Amino acid sequence: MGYAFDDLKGACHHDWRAYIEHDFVRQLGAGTLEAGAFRHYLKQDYLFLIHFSRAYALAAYKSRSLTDLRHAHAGLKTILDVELQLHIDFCRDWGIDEAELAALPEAKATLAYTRYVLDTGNRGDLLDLHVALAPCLVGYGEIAQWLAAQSFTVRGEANPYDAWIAMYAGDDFQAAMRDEIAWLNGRLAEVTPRRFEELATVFRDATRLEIDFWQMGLDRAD
Ligand SMILES: Cc1ncc(C[n+]2csc(CCO)c2C)c(N)n1
Repeated sequence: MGYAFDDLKGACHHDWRAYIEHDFVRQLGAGTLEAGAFRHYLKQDYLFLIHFSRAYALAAYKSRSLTDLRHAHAGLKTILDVELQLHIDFCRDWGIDEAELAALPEAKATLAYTRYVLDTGNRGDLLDLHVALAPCLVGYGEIAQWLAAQSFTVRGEANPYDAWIAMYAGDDFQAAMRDEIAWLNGRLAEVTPRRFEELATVFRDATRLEIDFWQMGLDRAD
């Protein structure tokens, strides 16, 4: 007994690296990603974020303490006020208006990932739900750190995706990531080996669905 967040990553090390170091991420960092691939990703991510907002609302519903309720509320607020706003601004700059976004059909990778998280939260408890959400929150924070350490990464105006990197590398986002890891460490310290195995499966599946989401962007798959 006595697990921590790093044990979840360790239990699916290969998938975790494939997610963090995906070609989509590398090309985005280098600024060489084709605009059409980013546009496709961004539009699907708009739909993704709407369902993820619902998942944070579910986390609020499943909360037993005021602390957990505030935690869920903060996550929901960040998505609505920061991330979704960046998507809407990016899309407007690229000639995609909000009406077009709202009418967009969901790609299979978007459907699979978002509904997986919602189903995991519905059938399980708050810890299951947070573990299903963790690859998203912690992964994007780690991707920003990883990109910062790569020699191929281009920052500033020379990279059309700089605003994306800046958001996830920013202090607010990095602090939210650390809070989430601290919350998970607190809960994971108390789980049995059997329960840990269940949670490791949830974490690995959500990580695999993140890999598929990057690939969907690269392939412009629907
Ligand atoms: C496919 C995909 N995965 C993760 C994120 C990042 N993200 C989505 S919600 C959230 C938590 C609250 O901000 C974070 C970090 C994304 N945008 N798209």
